[in-house]
Amino acid sequence: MTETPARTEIGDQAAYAAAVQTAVAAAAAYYGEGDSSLDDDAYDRLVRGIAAYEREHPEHVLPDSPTGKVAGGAVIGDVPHTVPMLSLDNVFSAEGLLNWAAGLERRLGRPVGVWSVEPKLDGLAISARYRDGRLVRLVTRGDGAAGEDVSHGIGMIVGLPERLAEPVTVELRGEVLMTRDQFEAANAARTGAGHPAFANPRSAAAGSLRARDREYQVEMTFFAYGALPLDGPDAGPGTAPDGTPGDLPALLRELPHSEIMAMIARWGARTSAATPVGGVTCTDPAALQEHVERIAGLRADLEFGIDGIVIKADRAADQAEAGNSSRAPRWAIAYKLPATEKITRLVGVEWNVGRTGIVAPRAVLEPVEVDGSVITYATLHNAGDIARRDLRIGDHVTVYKAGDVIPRVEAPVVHLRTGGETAIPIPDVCPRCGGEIDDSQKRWRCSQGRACHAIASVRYAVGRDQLDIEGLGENRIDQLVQAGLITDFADLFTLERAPLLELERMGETSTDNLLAAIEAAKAKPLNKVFCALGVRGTGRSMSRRIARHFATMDAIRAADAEAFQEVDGIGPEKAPVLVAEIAELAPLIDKLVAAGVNMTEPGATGPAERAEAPGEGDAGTGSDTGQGPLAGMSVVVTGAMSGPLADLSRNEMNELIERAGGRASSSVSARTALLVAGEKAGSKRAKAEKLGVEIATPEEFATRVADFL
Ligand SMILES: NC(=O)c1ccc[n+]([C@@H]2O[C@H](COP(=O)([O-])OP(=O)(O)OC[C@H]3O[C@@H](n4cnc5c(N)ncnc54)[C@H](O)[C@@H]3O)[C@@H](O)[C@H]2O)c1
Ligand SMILES: [Zn+2]
Repeated sequence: MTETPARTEIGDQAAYAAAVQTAVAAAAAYYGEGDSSLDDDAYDRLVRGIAAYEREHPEHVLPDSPTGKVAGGAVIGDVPHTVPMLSLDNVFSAEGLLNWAAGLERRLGRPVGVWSVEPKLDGLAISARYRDGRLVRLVTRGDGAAGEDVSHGIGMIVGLPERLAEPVTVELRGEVLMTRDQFEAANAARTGAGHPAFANPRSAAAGSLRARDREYQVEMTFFAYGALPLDGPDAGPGTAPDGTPGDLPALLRELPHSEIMAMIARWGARTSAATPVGGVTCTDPAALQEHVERIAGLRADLEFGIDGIVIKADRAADQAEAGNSSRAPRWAIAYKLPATEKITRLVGVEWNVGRTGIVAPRAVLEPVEVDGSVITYATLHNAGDIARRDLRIGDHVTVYKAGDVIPRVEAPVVHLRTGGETAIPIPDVCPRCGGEIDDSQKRWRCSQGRACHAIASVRYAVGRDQLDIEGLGENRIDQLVQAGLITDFADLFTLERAPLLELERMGETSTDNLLAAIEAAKAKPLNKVFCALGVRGTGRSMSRRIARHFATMDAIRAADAEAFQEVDGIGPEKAPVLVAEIAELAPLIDKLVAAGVNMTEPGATGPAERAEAPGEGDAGTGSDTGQGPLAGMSVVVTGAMSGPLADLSRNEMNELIERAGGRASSSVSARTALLVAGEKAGSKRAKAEKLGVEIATPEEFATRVADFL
């Protein structure tokens, strides 16, 4: 998060005029049917570009410009608001937040007594008008001065009761949104009725709220974030609710925001208090950031979207004195969080088979950065899901990711279709073993079940780069597995002649040739045997490196994650995965050992021998490359160093890398083994992520090269 977020560069007046037109059209779609062609990041970049151009060329400002207007000036309404429904100004960092708080206190000439912190719900603003406790009218925000009547939505919105617990006359303001479940249900109903899917929960809420006649039912959710006297700011007494002391309009003018929120909840309307991120108050602006981070940390687990955190001066007097600009209140600010949703293209679909035979599709995307990481793959649940959402190759799709959740494709952006999109190929046989697919359930399975894995893993093990056993073609392997003669490739080494001869198409000669080829494979070097195990992430060359480093299978099995990291190209993320997988393969390896398969690498000395004979190339000095924790690794450094490395210049970092046995390089490529990425790492980090290069923080890296610091 930076204080000056990216913006679209606008070079001249013509480009400016075009940008204004694009933004107005996008905002009209966004606040209207919800079907904008831009994702929020792209829209915000464009508007920031427009604003920057206008600062340079005030004489070119067009009246249509979205800057400084509620809803970008793109919507109008015919139901006037008694008090304008405004937008919020933004900050993007801890520093920005503190500056804003300090600015507000300067304006007031005193500290803000109490701050409230609450989630910024990602839906659309609504005014809900209650008279004597009955919900009588729903109005959208519109241009802030007047909105559109959407009272037909009454009854479809959870959290917005048709009758409150008290007979109050009041206007509730809040956000209407769809939870993840409501979104899925709405899309199922909508596509079921033959309409294109909504692209995301926000547009689904916007589109559903405005649609009058709909042949299917949808449900939405309301969260209140404020209350006003219904009959305007100067409404007198006479609307006092039973059970609430005094006169309600006066109370709403005098009570702090946090108490008004508690009162709304008591009346029975939903507030964020019903969620894990309910509003809190604090008195010290320095504590605000902690609350911001707490809410941001819970974001991925919420069942609804938030796009930021709203910080407000809690006290009515502070709010009244600070007042509003034409677009936003001065007593509140939105701390924006990075977008969790982007629009990108679906370039392909891969079908993978899990260990138990589940056949599942995976979307291949045009790489896109979402919430701080570059995404190229996303889950697509199953074939039925693809059909239901009518996804096509070449579609623009909305992709969602937050925190550690697995990225997923939400929906196609149907109005961006060009006609060149093509159907997603659906496999008719198992993509791993070629067996039949059992499609009787939602989740497809290979009819071979776990044998699918056996067939595929034996095929891999006897391949040319592994055990290279001639005479074991795919059909032969299938036959052996089907006949129950083998369940894994270790069983090959104990095959007997008689049962083989009973198999179809197995004569004496081919049987003897096969047995001889299998016998010969027992003498393969460790690197081939290890490669045959099919441990994830260990292809030919990695298997060679592991075998050379450890020299024996025993040493490999005894190695912990730390020991694995001494192997060129194995980092702190991969090492524990390797250890776990090798442990899981213990029964298979035991079988291989028992069958007499070679378990040593010719010519290699293991770590134990090296430790006993430290004479040649003592790692402690690390003077010659090829020794030390970074042996043979090409390492790139980017961003600001921190922790124990904070004071090192780039040059000193490079020297450190070389002392530890590595090669320092300035650009990330497929050959890069490690990227040390500090704060403010930019394009190098993105590139490394795209290439799957291992990334370490300065602190992690310092631990790794501690002996050389
Ligand atoms: N994709 C597009 O084409 C497109 C077009 C226009 C706008 N947008 C998006 O909409 C944003 C601007 O929209 P905006 O002007 O509605 O402002 P906003 O959504 O950034 O902030 C103001 C709104 O926040 C809402 N809100 C949520 N929680 C709140 C809380 N706790 N307290 C007070 N208000 C709360 C209210 O509805 C309020 O009107 C842009 O940043 C952009 O990302 C996207
Ligand atoms: Zn299969």
